[in-house]
Amino acid sequence: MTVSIQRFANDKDLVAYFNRKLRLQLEQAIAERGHAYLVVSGGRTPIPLFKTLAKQQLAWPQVTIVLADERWVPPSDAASNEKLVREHLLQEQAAAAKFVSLLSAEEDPYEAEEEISERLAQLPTFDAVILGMGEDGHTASLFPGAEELQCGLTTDAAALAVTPKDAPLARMSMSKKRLLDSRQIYFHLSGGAKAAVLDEALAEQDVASMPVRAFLHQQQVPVEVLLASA
Ligand SMILES: O=C(O)[C@H](O)[C@@H](O)[C@H](O)[C@H](O)COP(=O)(O)O
Repeated sequence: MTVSIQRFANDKDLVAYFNRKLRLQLEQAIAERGHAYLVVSGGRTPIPLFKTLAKQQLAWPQVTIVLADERWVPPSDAASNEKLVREHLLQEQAAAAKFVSLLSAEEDPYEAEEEISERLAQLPTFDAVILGMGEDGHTASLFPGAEELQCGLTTDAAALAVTPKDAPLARMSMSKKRLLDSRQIYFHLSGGAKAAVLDEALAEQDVASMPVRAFLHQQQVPVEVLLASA
């Protein structure tokens, strides 16, 4: 399956295109199956998309939003992806959407793996998974060099705890298997540095050095990369 790459002059144009596409896809899922399941990522890139999506007229009570990964901090912490989603996506029209948190009461994310995996295992095939990519080639919280990387790429469980070597905070991440249980995967990338990392990720196959390749080089789910130069 080939990866389709759409290039945009800037993130504003990208968001306009992506917003239309996602809205149609969510509407179609609701029409066909009664409910839509959308996986989003944290980080800085998705904020303008979240703000635009939040304004859309959609049957939001029939949409469930889940995070691809979460930093293991309270949802009030500035580093929390849940906080980001609550402040920018679950607003305006989209305030009516359902949200599935990747957090639990456990202090240690390793103690919470089973609970979060069970929570995620109850969700059906996702309609769309939106991933970001770090300049080290990580995606979700599947980080190069992390002790748990191999497990994240091979486990049947839906989630796992990860301690990145070179990034702050322990995380909870969906596994490769759970992320690929989707009808469509998107990468939302913004800025020149990401374009160079993408080229490198597409050029070779080694997943351990760039885990994002596990999603770019696979035959199971269509991938569309949306890339803004600025
Ligand atoms: O919690 C997170 O950090 C993520 O979900 C992560 O995988 C993110 O998507 C990339 O690191 C890109 O982040 P930026 O959008 O900030 O570049």
